[in-house]
Amino acid sequence: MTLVAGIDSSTQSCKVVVRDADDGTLIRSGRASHPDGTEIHPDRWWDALQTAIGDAGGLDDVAALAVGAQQHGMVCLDEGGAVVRDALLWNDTRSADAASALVDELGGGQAWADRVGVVPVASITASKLRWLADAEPDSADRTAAVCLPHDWLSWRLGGGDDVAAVTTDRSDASGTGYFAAASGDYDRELLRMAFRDRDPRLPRVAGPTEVVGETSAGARIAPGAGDNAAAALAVGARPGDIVVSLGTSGVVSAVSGTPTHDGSGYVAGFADATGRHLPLVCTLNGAPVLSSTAAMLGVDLDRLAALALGAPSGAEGVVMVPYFEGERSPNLPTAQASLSGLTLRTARPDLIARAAVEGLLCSLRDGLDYIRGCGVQARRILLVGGGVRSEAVRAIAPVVFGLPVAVPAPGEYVADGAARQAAWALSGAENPPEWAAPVTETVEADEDPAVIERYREARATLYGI
Ligand SMILES: Nc1ncnc2c1ncn2[C@@H]1O[C@H](COP(=O)(O)OP(=O)(O)O)[C@@H](O)[C@H]1O
Ligand SMILES: O=C(CO)[C@@H](O)[C@H](O)COP(=O)(O)O
Repeated sequence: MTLVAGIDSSTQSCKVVVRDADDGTLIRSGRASHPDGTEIHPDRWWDALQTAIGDAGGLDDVAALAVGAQQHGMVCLDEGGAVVRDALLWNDTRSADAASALVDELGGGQAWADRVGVVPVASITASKLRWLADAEPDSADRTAAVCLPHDWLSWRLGGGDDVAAVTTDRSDASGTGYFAAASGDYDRELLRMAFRDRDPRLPRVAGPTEVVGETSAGARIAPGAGDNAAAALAVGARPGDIVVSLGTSGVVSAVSGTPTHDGSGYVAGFADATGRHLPLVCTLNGAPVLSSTAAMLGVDLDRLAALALGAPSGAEGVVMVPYFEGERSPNLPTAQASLSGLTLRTARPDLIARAAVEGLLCSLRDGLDYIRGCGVQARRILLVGGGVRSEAVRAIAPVVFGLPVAVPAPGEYVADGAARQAAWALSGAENPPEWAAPVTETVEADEDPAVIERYREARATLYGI
C-alpha cells in the first residue's frame, strides 16, 4: 500500500492524517495544540507539527505529503533564512489602519479588486507588511523574504536551508494582496507599495501537482495550499456547493471557474488548489463565539447546544451580533459583540444560547448572500470545521441559510485535502485521485426569514450597515 500524508497547521492546532494513496482510506492521524494568540514564532508551528507527526505514528513510511495551513500569516525571513520576528496571524487586527491607508493609496476598493481580486483588510499579508514597515522598520529592513505559514512549513520539511527555495501555491498566494488569481502573477508594484519600497524575495508559485521538495525520509513534498482551498479539495466541492467552515474563523467559499473582483471587499477573489477560483468571505468570529457564550453562561458546549435547541426560532427577539474579535466581513476591526432584545422576561440562558448560534450563522448568511451577489450559484451548504460538532449549529443552519445543509462525517478536511493533493502529485495524473466522497448527513428545515431580518436590523442600528 502506498501512503500519503496531509497536514493542517491551523490557528488553534496542527493535525496530521495518513491515508492510502489509492482509495483515501484513513490509516492513522495525530494532532497537537498551538499556543493562543494572534502572533506566534513559526518554530511553535514546527514543534506542534513534530508532536502531531509523532502522535500519528511518524511519517517515515509515506511516499508524499502536503501542508495546508491558515492563510495570510506574515512570515519574515532574513537572508540566512532565520525568522525575523513572530508571525502576525490572519486574525491580528493591528494592521487595520495600514489596510485602510493602502486602499486609499490605490484609489479605493475597486482598484484593488480589479488588480488582484482582493481589497486589503487587516488580515491580508500586504497590510501586515505595511504595518511592519511603519511600526518596526528595523525588522522590515532585515526581511529578505516573505512567505506564508504553509510555505514555511513545506520549506522546513524539505530541509529549509536556502530562502531562494521557498515555494507557495496559487491558492495561498492569492491571499497576500500582491498576487492576482486571475493572471497567476505576483504584482510586485503593490508589494513595494505595501512594504514602502522594499522588495523582498517571494516564494515561487508552484503548479497544483508539482513536487517542490523531499523530506529527509525521502517523501515527496507537494505544493500544499491555503486551508480553505485544501478543504474544498477534500470535500470535492462542485458548482452549486457552498463550503461553510466553522473554525476559529467563519468561512463561506465556493469553487468557481471564473475570478471575482468585488470592490466592496466582502468577497475575496482567491484561487483554489486545482487551477480554478475560490471566492471567499471570512469572518473573524467563528466557533469561538460558541465557546465564549458557553463560558459566559457557565455551561459546556453540549449544554449550550441543548439550551439553544430548546429555545424558539428567533430567540424571542434576543439578537447577538457576534463581533467579539472585531470583524473583517464587514470590515469593522474595532467592533465588539453585542446582545440586544434583553428584557426581564427574555434575559434567559436558553434565549442567549439560541441568539449566539443564530448570530454566528447570520454572520455567515451575510457572506452567502455576498457570494451569490458575485454570480455564484448556491444549491446546498457543505458544513465543516470544529464548530460543526455543535448539534445546534447543524440543526439551525438550514433555518438561517434557507438551503439544505450537508454535514460530512466529522473529520479533518483541510488535512485530508492536503493528503489528496499529495496523492495527486505522486500519481502525475491530470485529475485528483477518485477518493470516495465523505459520507454526509443532510439536514433540511424551513427557512425562518425573520431571524436574518432581525439580525440585520440589529447590525444596522449598531453600525449603520
Ligand atoms: N461541540 C462543539 N460545539 C461548538 N464548538 C466546538 C465543538 N467542538 C469543537 N468546537 C470548536 O471548534 C474550534 C476548533 O475547530 P477547528 O476547525 O479545528 O479550528 P481551527 O482550524 O481554527 O484551528 C474550537 O473553537 C472549538 O471550540
Ligand atoms: O483568514 C482566513 C481565510 O481568509 C482563515 O480561514 C484562516 O485561513 C484561518 O482559518 P481557521 O484556522 O479558522 O480554519
